[in-house]
Amino acid sequence: MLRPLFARTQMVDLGLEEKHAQNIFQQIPANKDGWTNEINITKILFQFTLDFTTESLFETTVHSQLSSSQNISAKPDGSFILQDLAKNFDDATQHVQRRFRLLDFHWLHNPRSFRENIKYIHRFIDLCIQRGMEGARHQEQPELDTKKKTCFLNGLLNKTRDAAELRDQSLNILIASRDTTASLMSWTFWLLAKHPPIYNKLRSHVIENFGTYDSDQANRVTFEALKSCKYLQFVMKEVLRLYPPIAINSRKATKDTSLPLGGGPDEKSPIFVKAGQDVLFYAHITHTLKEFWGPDANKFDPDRWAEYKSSWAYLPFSGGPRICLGQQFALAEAGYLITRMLQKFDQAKLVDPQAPAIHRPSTTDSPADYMIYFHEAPTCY
Ligand code: HEM
Repeated sequence: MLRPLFARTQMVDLGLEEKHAQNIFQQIPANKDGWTNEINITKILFQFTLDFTTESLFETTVHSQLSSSQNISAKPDGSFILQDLAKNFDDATQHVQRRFRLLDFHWLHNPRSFRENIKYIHRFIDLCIQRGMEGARHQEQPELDTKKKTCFLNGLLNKTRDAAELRDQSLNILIASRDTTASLMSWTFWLLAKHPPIYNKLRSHVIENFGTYDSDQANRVTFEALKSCKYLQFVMKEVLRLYPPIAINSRKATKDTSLPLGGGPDEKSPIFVKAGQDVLFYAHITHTLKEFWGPDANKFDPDRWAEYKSSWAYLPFSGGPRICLGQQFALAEAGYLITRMLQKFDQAKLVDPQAPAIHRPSTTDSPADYMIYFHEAPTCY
């Protein structure tokens, strides 16, 4: 049902993303010396993606970056303030992660707080759907405007009016899109701050391709231009290689079958998989195997992508029939924000540069909160 909605090449409304990017910049002003205060960038990026994703998918933003209100209320512009969605969403994903670990015994973990989180999230989704349906009733033409760049909910409403189906499909996209993209961006800034020469190199490509922040040329940062900025794409690919947001994935055999490798004493023979068996695969391990990536497999080196030939050793978006539908959406969203941040800030410094990567256990592999400073580029540069 979702696949046709992703068929348009340009689904991401970058104008809308700019609005939410400005909310980030408002939160992190520079001091007189050009440096910002220390910032919990992970938290900001997770709020940003929630705001942008909800508005992109449902035309309803939750203002988690700006609002301190805890209640749902209709605003004059028709948008909701539902700041607690972020907390409920984040808590729910922690519970889901615990349930994943229990596999067939997932039902053992079902605390009241989890059920409350779900209720809250359903309430939000149902409100979005209700608004979408009201909008649909006011449309004169039977078909909603699916040519608009961002109209997932409208697209869904064209396919079904079944409330449960609409809620499940809407939640499916929200879950698939939010934490994954936030993880990609969070790891990107962590790695860039750890590797100043790569930060500088990426920044010079950004300035060359899109101009400076002050030249007020946000509209130069188009979907096509982002795709053709090779070094930016290399950086994102390399981040996804070392820190794939979906680090572990699995499949269940529906019938007796075999995998081509993994059996026999040398593990080079086919291996039998019985119907009902789970097969787990670990992208973060495959992504750093020396046999595929060479002796420097663990090094953050975006330039390696200049030579790379596509293979099954790289699976951040999975592959085959269930490949991620939102890959282009994610790369455009992350590419846009990284570009705008690098236009504005010419340096980034971790508060604790020696700290190792600390992972936050959740449904995606994201970094635990880390603190960072940014330095605003002088206006003339
Ligand atoms: C960096 C960001 C992202 C990563 C790493 C990622 C990764 C993945 C992976 C690994 C899968 C396959 C899951 C499986 O094998 O069962 C998947 C599925 C999916 N993704 Fe993404 N994703 C990202 C962003 C997005 C975004 C932004 C959207 C939507 C706007 C999205 C929508 C979907 C959907 C709908 C599926 C299910 C496809 C199906 O079952 O046919 N993803 N994603």
